[in-house]
Amino acid sequence: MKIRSLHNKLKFSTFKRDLMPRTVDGQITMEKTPSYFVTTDAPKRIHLMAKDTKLIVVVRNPITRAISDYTQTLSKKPEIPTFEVLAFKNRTLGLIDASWSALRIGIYALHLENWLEYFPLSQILFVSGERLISDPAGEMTKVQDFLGLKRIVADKHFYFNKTKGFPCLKKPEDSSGARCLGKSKGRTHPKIDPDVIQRLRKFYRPFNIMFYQMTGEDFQWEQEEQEK
Ligand SMILES: Nc1ncnc2c1ncn2[C@@H]1O[C@H](COP(=O)(O)OS(=O)(=O)O)[C@@H](OP(=O)(O)O)[C@H]1O
Repeated sequence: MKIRSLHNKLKFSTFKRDLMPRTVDGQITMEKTPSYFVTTDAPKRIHLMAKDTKLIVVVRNPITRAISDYTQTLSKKPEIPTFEVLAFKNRTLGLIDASWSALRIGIYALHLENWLEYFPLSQILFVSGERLISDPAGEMTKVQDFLGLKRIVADKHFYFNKTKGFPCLKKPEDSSGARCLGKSKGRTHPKIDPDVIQRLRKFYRPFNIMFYQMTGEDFQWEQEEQEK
């Protein structure tokens, strides 16, 4: 089975089947655009294009996700305000700014509701971002099963790279080196005020619980004592 990949190549306004690469029997075309999950029109349009599309969403603790998102923006625009400033509409009152995209994206239940109007849950796989780091092969098994692929990627293909602090792919027999994700993945996050983390835990808790109920899976974000 060959997988043809199309990485963020389609402008959403022109999302059409004829812009996808041609596949023959035994091939799957994949398209990766994280923002589709939070784009209001995406489910409707993708459903119109191909209602049997399988959807894979990697979700991680929304607080860590927000800090990761902020870290990425900070690397491009070092002059932006602190995370703590951006997170609140009114910090004295503890009023979270849910319209800040770094926080809004993590309200997974809200976005999923929109997708479930068009796609059954059986067509959506939620991959745990935490387990993708602690047990990449385990998560890849779920992905392969979900896509109806033979289980090829397994434990033996990964090793933990101490320098990177993340799992990487071992050197394939026909290639020159091991393969870690690039420098922009796995950045060190700034230390965030613990009170702000606490406030965010309270903010996300009901949405996380709603998300567990909708997906039938407990991602254990309530149990995590500390954010990275
Ligand atoms: N194996 C491996 N190596 C490196 N990084 C890993 C890996 N597995 C998961 N992650 C986590 O992926 C996070 C970056 O992915 P993104 O979703 O931000 O990527 S993207 O920009 O949307 O394409 C990145 O987030 P940050 O730690 O905030 O950089 C990582 O935590």
